[in-house]
Amino acid sequence: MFEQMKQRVLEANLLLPKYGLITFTWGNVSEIDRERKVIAIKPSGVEYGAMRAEDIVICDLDGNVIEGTLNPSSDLMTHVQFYKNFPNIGGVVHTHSRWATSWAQAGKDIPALGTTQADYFYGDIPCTRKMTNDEIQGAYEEETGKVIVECFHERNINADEMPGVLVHSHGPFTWGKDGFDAVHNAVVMEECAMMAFTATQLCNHEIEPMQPELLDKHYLRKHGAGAYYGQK
Ligand SMILES: O=C(CO)[C@@H](O)[C@H](O)COP(=O)(O)O
Repeated sequence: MFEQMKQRVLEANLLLPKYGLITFTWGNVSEIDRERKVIAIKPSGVEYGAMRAEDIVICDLDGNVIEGTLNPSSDLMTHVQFYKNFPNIGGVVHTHSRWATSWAQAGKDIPALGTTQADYFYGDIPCTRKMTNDEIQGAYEEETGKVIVECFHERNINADEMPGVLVHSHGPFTWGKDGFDAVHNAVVMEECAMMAFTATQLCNHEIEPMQPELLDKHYLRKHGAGAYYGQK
């Protein structure tokens, strides 16, 4: 019943090691089928080299397992929060990719310093606040998703124009039209994280923000940015 969806999500997950975004099992990709009201997500703790389509776990929109013999990713409830609050997204990625995670550990937004970032993220990539001890001790993954949604609401950031976030002291999450688009945004974020760090170092931390005209969303549409990188 969900074979094609499981195959897609397997292939999207296998792009994480392909693009060097993960070490061991430190990451996960999911997709949602809003018509069938199900989420397909990577199984928890499974090595990517051993992962098979039948290992992909199917859950309902509240995170209850519908089909699968393995446990869903430990980040499932964070993915669920994204799908519930960002109605236009079709796929979510979480990694511990080293450059983006370094900015998350520093608690800093990744500044928009060039068109590489502006082509996909309409500005600085936000880092959330630190989570409270109660949030950490509670339903951590669900609370993580709520902190991200709170960050976007409080900072008036449109998730359709900013397909990524850093969770303070944790790491990056990205999203997109589907799992493949979300993986593409995860790769772009990691590249931008490295370039922003390097550019800032080159300028002895006195770097100027990029020209706002280059951040104008119409620029994105003129230069092919936001192109669809998923599978048709
Ligand atoms: O962030 C974390 C753990 O801190 C998780 O994302 C793991 O890195 C991957 O967990 P699974 O998806 O294998 O459950």
